[in-house]
Amino acid sequence: MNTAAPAVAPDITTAPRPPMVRGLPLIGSTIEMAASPAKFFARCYRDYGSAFRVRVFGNDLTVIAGAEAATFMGTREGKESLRSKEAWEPLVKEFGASKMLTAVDGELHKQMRAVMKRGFSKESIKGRYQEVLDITRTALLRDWQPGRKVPVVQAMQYLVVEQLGMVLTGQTPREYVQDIRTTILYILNVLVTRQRPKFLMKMPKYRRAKARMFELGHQMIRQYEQRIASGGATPEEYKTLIDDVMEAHQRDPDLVPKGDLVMLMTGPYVAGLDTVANTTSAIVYTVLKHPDVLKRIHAEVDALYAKGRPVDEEQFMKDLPVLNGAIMETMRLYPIAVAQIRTANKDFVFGGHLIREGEMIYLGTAVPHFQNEFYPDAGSFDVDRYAKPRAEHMQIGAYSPYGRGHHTCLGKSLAEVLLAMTMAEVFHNFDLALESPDYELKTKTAPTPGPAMSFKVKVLGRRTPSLAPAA
Ligand code: HEM
Repeated sequence: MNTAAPAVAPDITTAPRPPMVRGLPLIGSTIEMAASPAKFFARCYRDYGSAFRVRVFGNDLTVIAGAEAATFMGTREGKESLRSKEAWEPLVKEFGASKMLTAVDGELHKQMRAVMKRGFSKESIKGRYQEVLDITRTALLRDWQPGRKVPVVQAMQYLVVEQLGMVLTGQTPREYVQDIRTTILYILNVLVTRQRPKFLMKMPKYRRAKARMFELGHQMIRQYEQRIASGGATPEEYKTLIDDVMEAHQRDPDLVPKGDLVMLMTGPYVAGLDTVANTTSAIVYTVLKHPDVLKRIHAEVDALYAKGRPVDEEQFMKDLPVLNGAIMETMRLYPIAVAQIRTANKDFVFGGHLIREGEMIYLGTAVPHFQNEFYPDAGSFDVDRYAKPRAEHMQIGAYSPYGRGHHTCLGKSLAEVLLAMTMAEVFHNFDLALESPDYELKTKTAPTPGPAMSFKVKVLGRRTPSLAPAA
């Protein structure tokens, strides 16, 4: 088993700056990074060690990477050395808010996380499990019709918006789906991952979509206020993120001011749309590409559904080990969050190199996903890596699809349920095929890494007539 050595050396006066990765004149490493940021960082780690600098899109980026970086994020030294504010500030400003969860650290972050914890967790699905399953089935029936070629990422994006709407608010914002998709595309491209120029934020298409997303946020607030005014307080077990945020606003308007409410109401779509849609789309590819795995998943999901409609969300987690292994393996090989972005809070030494106060740092926590030291034959798709006794992902710093440290994904438990439920429904109900058996997945990096929008699968037919929402 591989263990990460502590990477922080004490001396900030003598440590050299991280080496610059050799690239092409003028454009540096832009092309290699754009092709696959995850593999590029893994290659740089192999060649240069755990701290290096790269020139991309005309900027010099500092990267600290590997299992050392992943563990560093969870240490006290890591907490003191890194802050999140600058990475997310443009987004906070765009929403006219004072702060957001991802952009704050320390005590304030703890308090905000406590407010949103339940609404973002799988607890939030408990009271609404049957509705979420019905929404999933209705969307699949609509978008995955036999004989059609389905644009997978787009179909998954529509599905995820509807699922998140139900989980978070108790209803689906169907007429706003396109606006949410457009707003998030621009926000992620320009303000979060900064891969596109700022002038795009002035485009009428974006301004219109953003206005509609704000309309949705205000509508959520109004509906909550009307419900409370008419004595319709939500019973404790059915409370959503909206209830928790609005109650916190009334209790402590300094922590949750009025001006932040729209961002807090619509933020889950920013956090959940691309992450879940890209991941489910990648799973469709990896599983169809491995017919032996597909066969095992069919056996497993068919056995589960033979017992009747799954009665709760836990069955998708506990009774489907091969499917869940395929999900984890896909998230290893196609991580949506290749790196987390932070600012150095002070000078510190990492991997023997000096990181300067105020510089922006990319933490390449997905690098170990591609290392043979952690995952023997790391390039192969092996869904049995995660079961005991192998449990390769349990090695220190080895597996970070949901990030690391105190900002680690707050929606993780909810995402795990949505991923397993969605993929069980897809594989149980449809006979699918790649465009050709030798098809190789084309990927995109903007706005976030994942399968390209052009990825399509053929729906050969239905495997079962059971895909009908409950009467
Ligand atoms: C495949 C699914 C998902 C993946 C891979 C994923 C990944 C991540 C990662 C890597 C981070 C850390 C970002 C950082 O440190 O800068 C994060 C944070 C977060 N995620 Fe997720 N996420 C997923 C789904 C979701 C969903 C469905 C939601 C809720 C609707 C959600 C809510 C959040 C929130 C609120 C944070 C911020 C936590 C904080 O700053 O304290 N995520 N996610």
